[in-house]
Amino acid sequence: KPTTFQASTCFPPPRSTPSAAGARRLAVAVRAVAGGVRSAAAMRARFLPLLARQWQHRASGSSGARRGCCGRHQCGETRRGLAAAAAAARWWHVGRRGFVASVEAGAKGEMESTMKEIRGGGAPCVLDMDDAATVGGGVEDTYGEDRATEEQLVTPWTVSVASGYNLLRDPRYNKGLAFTEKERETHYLRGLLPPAVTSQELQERKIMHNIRQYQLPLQRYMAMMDLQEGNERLFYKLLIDNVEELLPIVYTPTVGEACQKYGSIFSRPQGLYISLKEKGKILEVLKNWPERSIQVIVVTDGERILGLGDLGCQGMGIPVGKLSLYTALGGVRPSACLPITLDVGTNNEELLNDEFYIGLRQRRVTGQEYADFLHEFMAAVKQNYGEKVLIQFEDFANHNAFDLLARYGTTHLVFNDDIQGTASVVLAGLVAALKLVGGTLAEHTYLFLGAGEAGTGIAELIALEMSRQTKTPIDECRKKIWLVDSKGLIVSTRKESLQHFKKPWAHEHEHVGNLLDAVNAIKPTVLIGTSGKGQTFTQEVVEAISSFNEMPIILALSNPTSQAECTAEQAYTWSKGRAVFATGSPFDPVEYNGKTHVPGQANNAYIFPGFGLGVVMSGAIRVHDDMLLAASEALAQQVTQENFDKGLIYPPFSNIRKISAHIAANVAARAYELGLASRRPRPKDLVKYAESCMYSPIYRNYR
Ligand SMILES: NC(=O)c1ccc[n+]([C@@H]2O[C@H](COP(=O)([O-])OP(=O)(O)OC[C@H]3O[C@@H](n4cnc5c(N)ncnc54)[C@H](O)[C@@H]3O)[C@@H](O)[C@H]2O)c1
Repeated sequence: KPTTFQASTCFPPPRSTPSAAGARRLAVAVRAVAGGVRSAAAMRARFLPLLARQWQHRASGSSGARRGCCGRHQCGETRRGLAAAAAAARWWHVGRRGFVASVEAGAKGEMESTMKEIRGGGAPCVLDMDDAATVGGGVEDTYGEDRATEEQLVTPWTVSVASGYNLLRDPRYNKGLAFTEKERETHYLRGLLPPAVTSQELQERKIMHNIRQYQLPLQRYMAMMDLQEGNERLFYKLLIDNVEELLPIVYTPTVGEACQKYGSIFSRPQGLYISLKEKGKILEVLKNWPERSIQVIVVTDGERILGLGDLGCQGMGIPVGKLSLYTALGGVRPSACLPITLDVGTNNEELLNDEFYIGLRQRRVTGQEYADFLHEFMAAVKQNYGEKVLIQFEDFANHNAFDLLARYGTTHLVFNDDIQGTASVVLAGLVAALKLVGGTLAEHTYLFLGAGEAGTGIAELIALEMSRQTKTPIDECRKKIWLVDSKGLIVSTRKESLQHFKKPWAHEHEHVGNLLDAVNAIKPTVLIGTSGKGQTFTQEVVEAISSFNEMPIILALSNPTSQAECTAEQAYTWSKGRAVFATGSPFDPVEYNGKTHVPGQANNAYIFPGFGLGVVMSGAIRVHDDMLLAASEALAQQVTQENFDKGLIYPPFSNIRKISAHIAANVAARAYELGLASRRPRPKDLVKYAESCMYSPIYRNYR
C-alpha cells in the first residue's frame, strides 16, 4: 500500500512524462475546488492524503482490480479526471509569493467530478472561485476576455498573481499610480509607490504629453516600447485612444527605422528568437515562451523588412509591432500573441560588421537547409499550439514567401500579410474608389509598378473578385491587369525567364522598357506602385495617366514614407487635383486650388487585425481566398459618404475597432459557409460576438 507520495509521480499530465510542473498545475486545480489553502505545502498536505485514500480504495476495491488498477498506477478513469483538472488550471510561478491560476469556468463540471472521485465518492464539493483567487495574498482579476460566449459575453475568471514589488514589475498587471488605497494595502504595495493615486485617464494624458515632447519619431517609438514593457494595459489604452497619432510610431514608418537600429536600441526581448543554433530543438524553444494559449504568431526571417531590405534578426520590430496592432486594432489578447524572428543569417554587410548587431554573424542559409529549418519550425508550432494557431508570415523575401504559402497553406492555418493582407486592403480601396470614379472592377484597366509579393498578390485578388462578379474565367480577368518590373512591362516574350509568380501576368504585347512608356501604351485607369522604390511615379507618369482619365486612381503603396512612389502633394498637383490617391505610409492632407484633399492610407493594418480576429473567433483551420474577399467587402462597406466627400477611399483609423469587428464577422461568416470554422455552435450575431471577444485595456479591480 502506498503510504507516501511524490507529487511528481502522482499527477502525470496526459501523454507526457510526470513533471513537477504537471503536479503543480493539478495542485492549483485542486486548491481551486478545495479552497482556503494558503500555501503550496499546505495544499499538498491537504490533497495528498485524499489522493492516497482514493488510491487505496482503487487498489483494494474490486472495481479497481477489474480495471487492472494497483497502488502504483491510477486507473484510466481517475487519470482522465486528473488530466481534465490539470488541463483546467494553468499555472505559472511568479516570484516569491505565489501563483497565477486561471481557472476556466467551463471546466467546473469536470473539476467537481474529479474532486468527487478523489474524495472517494463522498459529497460533491463546492467550487469556490473566490477562494482560488485570494490564496497567496495575490491579485485577483475577475473580468476576463477569455472564452466569451454569445450568451455570456465576458467569462468570469479569477487570477491570482504576485503582489508587492513583483506586482509592480509585472507589465500585465501593473497599474502604476492607479493602484487604489485598498489595493495598495491588500497587495503589499505600501511604500513602494508615492502617495498620489491617479486614474488611468490621467496617466494616459501624462504619457501622451511626454511622448509629444520628443522631437524624433524613434524616441517616441522607444518611449512606447518602454511603456509596453512596464504597463501593458496603459500601452494598449494609449494606442487605441490615439490610434491615428501613434500608428506611425509603433508601425510603418517609424518601425522601419527602429528595425534598422534595433541592435542599438535593444533592451529586452519582446518575442522569440529562433536561430540556426536552435536547429533540432525548435519545439523546446517554443516551450520556453511563458504563455501557452497562443492564437496568433507573426513570424519573419527579416529578409525584406518593409522596403528596407535584409535586416536579419533585427526584423523583430515588425512582428512585435504587428502583434501590438492585432491587440489594439483587432482585440486579440496580448497574451495570445507571439512574435517570432527566425534568424537564418543575413546578407547585409553593414549589419554583419556592426558591433551592436544582435543576430547570427553569418550569411543567410538557402536551399534545402533553409527549407528544413522552416519545416521544423512549422511542425513544432503545430505540435505545440495545435491546428488553430494563425501563423502570419511577415516580410519574407518573395523568393521564399510564395513557396511557403503554397507549401503550408494546405496543412497549417497560414496567412501572408504582404501577399494576401495587402491584396485585401487594396481591393477594398478600389471597390470604394469605384463609387467615386464609376464603372465596375472589370471595366477598369490596371497597371502595377512592381511585380513582387504585394503587386502580384493584389493583382490576383482583383482578378478573382472580377471573375466572381462577371462569372468569367480568372484567366480572362487577368488580361485587364498589367505589371511592370525592373525589366519593363511583363509580356509573353519574357515568359521563359520570369519567376513563377509573374508568369500568369505575361500577356501578349511588344516589349516596353519603362513605366512611362507602359502608361502610354496600356492607358490604365488605375496605377498601383508596389516596387519598394521611391519617386518612381514621376511628373510625366502622373500627367500621362491624368491626360486620359478624368479621375485617375493612383496608389503609391511602397513603404516607408521615403520609398513612396510619389508624395500626396505631387499626386494632387500633377493631376491638377483630380487623382483619387492613397498611400502605404501616412501623408498629411494637401490643399490644392482651395480644396483640401485627404490621402487615404492603403495600409494592411486595416485588414489583418480584423481578419485574424475573424479566423480566431470562428476557430477556422485554414485560410481561403474567399475569406480575403469577405474582409475586403466589409472594409469597403465602412467608407461613408462623408469620407468620399473628402476624396477618401478608406474610413478613418479612429474607427478601427468597429471596422475590425465588421471585418472579423464577415470573415468568420465566410469561414462557416466554407465549412472551415470549428467553433460550434455558430454565434447568431457575429458582429456582436466579435466585439465581445475583443480585449479591453481598461484596468481591472484587484480585491
Ligand atoms: N501599403 C501596404 O500596406 C503595403 C503592403 C505590402 C507591401 N508594401 C510595400 O510594397 C513594396 C514592395 O513590397 P513587396 O513585398 O511586393 O516586395 P517584393 O520585393 O516582393 O517586390 C518588389 C517588386 O518590385 C520590382 N522592382 C524593384 N525595383 C523596381 C524598379 N525600379 N522598377 C520597377 N520594378 C521594380 C521587383 O522586380 C519586384 O518585382 C515595399 O515597399 C512594401 O513596403 C506596402
